[in-house]
Amino acid sequence: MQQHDNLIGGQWTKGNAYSPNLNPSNLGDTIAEYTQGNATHVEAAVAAATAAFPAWATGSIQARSDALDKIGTEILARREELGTLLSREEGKTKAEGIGEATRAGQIFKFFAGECLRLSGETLPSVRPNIGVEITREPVGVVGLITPWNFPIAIPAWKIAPALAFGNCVVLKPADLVPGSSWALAEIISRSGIPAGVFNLVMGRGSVIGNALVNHPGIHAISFTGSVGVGRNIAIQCVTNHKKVQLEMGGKNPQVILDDADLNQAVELSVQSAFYSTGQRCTASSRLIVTEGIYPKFIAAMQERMAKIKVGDALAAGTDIGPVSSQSQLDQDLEYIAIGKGEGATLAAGGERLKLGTEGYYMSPALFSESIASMRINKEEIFGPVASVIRVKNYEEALATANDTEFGLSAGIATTSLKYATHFKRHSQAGMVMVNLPTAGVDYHVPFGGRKGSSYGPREQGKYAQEFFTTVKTAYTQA
Ligand SMILES: NC(=O)C1=CN([C@@H]2O[C@H](COP(=O)(O)OP(=O)(O)OC[C@H]3O[C@@H](n4cnc5c(N)ncnc54)[C@H](O)[C@@H]3O)[C@@H](O)[C@H]2O)C=CC1
Ligand SMILES: O=Cc1ccc(S(=O)(=O)O)cc1
Repeated sequence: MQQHDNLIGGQWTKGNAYSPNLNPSNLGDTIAEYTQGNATHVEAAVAAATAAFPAWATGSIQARSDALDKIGTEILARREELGTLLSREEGKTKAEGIGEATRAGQIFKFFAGECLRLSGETLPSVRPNIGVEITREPVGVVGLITPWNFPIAIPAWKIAPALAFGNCVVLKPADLVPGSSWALAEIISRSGIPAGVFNLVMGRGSVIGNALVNHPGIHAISFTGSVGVGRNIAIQCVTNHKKVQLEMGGKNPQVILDDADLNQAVELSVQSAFYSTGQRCTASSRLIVTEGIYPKFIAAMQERMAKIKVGDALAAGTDIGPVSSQSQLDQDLEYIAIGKGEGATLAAGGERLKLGTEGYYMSPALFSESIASMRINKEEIFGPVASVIRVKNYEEALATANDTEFGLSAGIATTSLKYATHFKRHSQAGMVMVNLPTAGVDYHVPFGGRKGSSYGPREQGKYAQEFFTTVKTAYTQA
């Protein structure tokens, strides 16, 4: 069995023990073993990053750009292999895995360009003969804590801007899916980036993540994951004067109006709710449907869902792979029981499936006759489970869509320009989709939400510089 180590100061470094990385489609398949670091590794990684920072922060932006471009080129050239690895460790289909690896390569190439575009401002002073320059400088050593559902894209979209703007990095990936991050670290280690600029420390969140968040040498934390962990990280960061950026949960609404194209509405609802096994923060789990189209919509969804093939993530023809872990599967099935107990009708799926290999399979589930106040419509499930809420009209649909503690993405299916325009303006979400699934975002524009979904500056696109740089205002007397 292959064993993979942490990358600290340019050296591959063993932890205390190794942990197997299991394929959720086939628990008999161990991908490799990955080291479990401890607080000493965090200490060493922060020390290496701190030592590397002055030269990296003030060094050639051409060298930074070239290195990021080289990383992006290699990821794109190996997208099939990297996508297969991530599909094997996370459980999304091979096509989704390759798509995600492609996104990671594109992100590095985008930020290779952004290195060269960091600009400031020059303003006249209100006092005579004085000039004012506003520049952006790197924040310092940043800790990046990533979840299991996008094993390469989320690390990429935090690492690439961090490095592009002159920061040094300690990455702590999700312990469930260390393989893709390790492969990315290996590519970065050969990119020409100096030792210590990028460090990888794998291991448990409560050990590695907690040590990073509380380390005085870390200047900023960018986190994606659950609401509970994110909120605690924010409290610790604020207490210790660290910058913090959080991407957390969603309970994203998909509104379907009477005038929608039914086939399109069904297709985008299936995509939003069930693809990637519903394990996307942008997935839609609340389908809010006006009463005129409601019966046709339920019938068409049942017909469409009967054609969805659940299976081994790597097998040809699979539409939806397994749930990523036993604990996530338990959570999903518990919400099926909760929904039934609350009086919603299970209109399709929601069953544990036994297939040819031992994996965490379940059929995608649709609840009908659900009420907005039910727990299944309030709490993030993070699995292939969606519920339909019947509403009278657009006004009630909008109010229901916004009636959530979250605000990541929201969608509307309609042929009415009036309602589409109104929804774009009045949805309380960070990302709004018209006649598109709530999931499925570009890599070069801002990503993030409102209310309980996100905290701090946006990720992605040119907006990423807001978090990964700090502003300096300089006054010069002529
Ligand atoms: N919004 C999103 O993209 C995601 C949301 N989730 C939600 O979170 C639930 C639980 O999934 P988990 O993987 O357990 O999420 P999590 O929030 O526990 O883990 C996310 C990352 O934080 C790290 N972490 C855990 N405890 C930490 C601590 N005390 N200090 C610092 N870092 C820590 C983890 O090791 C991982 O790298 C899911 O069921 C889902 O509802 C999970 C993954 C992604
Ligand atoms: O966080 C990374 C991420 C989140 C969502 C998506 S998409 O909505 O499935 O495009 C992609 C990457």
